[in-house]
Amino acid sequence: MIHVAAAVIYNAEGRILIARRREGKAQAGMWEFPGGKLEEGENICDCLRRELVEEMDIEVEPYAFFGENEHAYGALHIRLTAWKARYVGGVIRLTDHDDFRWEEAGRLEAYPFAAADVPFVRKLVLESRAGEESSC
Ligand SMILES: Nc1nc2c([nH]c(=O)n2[C@H]2C[C@H](O)[C@@H](COP(=O)(O)OP(=O)(O)OP(=O)(O)O)O2)c(=O)[nH]1
Repeated sequence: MIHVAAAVIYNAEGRILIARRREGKAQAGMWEFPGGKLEEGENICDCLRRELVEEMDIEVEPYAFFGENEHAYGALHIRLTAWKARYVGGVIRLTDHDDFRWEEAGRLEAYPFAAADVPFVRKLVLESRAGEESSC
């Protein structure tokens, strides 16, 4: 079992950062929430701050636990822990991905996400609908 952290990062407009895994990576071509494997002794928030600098050259600040999901890709079992995070700054420079979008939560289901992320996508879509209903 490997433990992977993923960040649901919001920008000032309330859009979420999603990225497509590039050729040569596990789950190539699938969309995900950026993040990566926890290192020995590292907590989720430190892992996410580190991964976002390494993978995209941006600064983020995790602020709330969002969910946890276990999934098996064949023999590879992962525990994916998602936190919501705030985009702090920096210009995105891709290394592990070949595309990215700042997308509205309600539109996330239009993208093919890595299987382990699907429950998070569903939850974000439901959250966005609840937000619309309570705002009228
Ligand atoms: N980062 C990330 N990985 C995910 C998500 N969903 C999902 O199934 N994964 C899988 C893909 C990989 O099998 C694993 C994370 O690997 P990774 O390649 O992003 O992690 P890393 O940068 O630390 O690893 P490495 O490439 O340096 O070996 O988790 C997600 O939303 N974000």
